[in-house]
Amino acid sequence: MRFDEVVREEADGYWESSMVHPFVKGLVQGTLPMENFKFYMMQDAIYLKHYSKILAIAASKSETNQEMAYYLESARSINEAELELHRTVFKELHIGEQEQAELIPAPANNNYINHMYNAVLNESLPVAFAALLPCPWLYQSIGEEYKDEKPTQKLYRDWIELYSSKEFKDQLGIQKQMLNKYAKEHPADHQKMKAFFQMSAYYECKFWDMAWSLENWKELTPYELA
Ligand SMILES: Cc1ncc(CN)c(N)n1
Repeated sequence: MRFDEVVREEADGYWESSMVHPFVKGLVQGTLPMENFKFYMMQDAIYLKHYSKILAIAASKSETNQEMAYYLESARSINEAELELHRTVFKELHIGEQEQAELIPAPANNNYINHMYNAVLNESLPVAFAALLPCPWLYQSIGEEYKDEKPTQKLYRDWIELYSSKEFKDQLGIQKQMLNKYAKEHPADHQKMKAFFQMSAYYECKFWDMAWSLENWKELTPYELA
């Protein structure tokens, strides 16, 4: 089996959990309350802003021109293509710049962002790359799985369209090849690459939970004193 197939198979549980998550199901079937979608998109804009910055850090650590070109282009395309959807949603939902600027990351988002900064700042580039990969890969899987769903809410249809697009699929093909190249050239990094990929796949599941429960920093689980 190729390295990308191995890491993906090991993450089967997380993939399945995301695929049937009530947030994802609600989005593709059109039953998701707009409040949850708005919350998700606002949190996601924070996430993608940091994801883009992390790609720029990866570019600065690159050893080859090809690597550097990849990271810089990815950072640019997240900012211009993917975040364009978010800007459209914010306009539609009348979310102003002030509201966006004041928002802080919810706990699950914060954990995921910190995990990726840790990977790019403290680990090798192959490990950081593995940590960054579930993000496009999982969403491409969801887009592929639900591409024929046509929720009546246009914003939800746009979301499915973005992640089931040919460009997204082609880009993922390049990313899998890069993962396999890193794995071939850095056998000593295999365990960590797998572990960081799994952690990110876990955080992807937590991101859906966060948007489904409108997670915040105030409410803790109310355990009773024995
Ligand atoms: C949390 C998260 N993960 C993945 C994606 C897809 N790039 C996203 N927009 N947001």
